[in-house]
Amino acid sequence: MSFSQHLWQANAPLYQDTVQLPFNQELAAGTLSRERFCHYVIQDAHYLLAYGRALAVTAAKADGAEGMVQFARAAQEAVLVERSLHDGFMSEFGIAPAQFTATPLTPACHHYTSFLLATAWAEPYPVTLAALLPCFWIYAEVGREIHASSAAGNPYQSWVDTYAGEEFHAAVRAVCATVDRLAAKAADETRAAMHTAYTHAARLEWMFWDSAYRLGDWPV
Ligand SMILES: Cc1ncc(CN)c(N)n1
Repeated sequence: MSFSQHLWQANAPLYQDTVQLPFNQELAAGTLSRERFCHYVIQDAHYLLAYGRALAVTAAKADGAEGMVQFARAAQEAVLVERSLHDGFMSEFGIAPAQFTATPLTPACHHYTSFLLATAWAEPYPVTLAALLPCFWIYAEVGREIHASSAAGNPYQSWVDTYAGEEFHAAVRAVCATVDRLAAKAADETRAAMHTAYTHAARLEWMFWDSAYRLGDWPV
């Protein structure tokens, strides 16, 4: 089994919990409230900026030209493609740019983006990539599962189609291949740190959706 498959297997129960979250179940059924989806879209638009920056730092850390291009492109996709999906929902649901800018990051979004940025700046390339892998992989798998059960006329279908789409899945396979290549030549200590980073990010994925469903905010 490849290193990335080991990462997936070690976190499989957490993935199952993630798919079963009310946010994702209702997203699939098309019954998720507009309020919850808008809350998510605003937070995710904040998230994507930090994620794009973390990918750009990762590109700068790459051990060769191929990785540099791979993650510089991924940064561009996060900012241009995924953010434009969100921009579409924002204009459809009447979220003005000023409302987006004025909405602060929730604790869940703040925690996740801070973790990714701190990891990208401070940790070695393989560990940084392991922290970023759930952002790709969990979304792709959730997208495919939701796509298989998505209700006809689902108002969130373009979200589902983006993450279930072949282009997104091809990016996941490419990141897994890079992770596997790096893990093959990494010391045991680095591989252990990769597992820890992956699990931490996978937990934060769960928290991000859970927070959106609960309309999470700062307690004080
Ligand atoms: C929180 C989160 N994680 C991952 C993705 C997919 N890039 C996303 N849009 N938002």
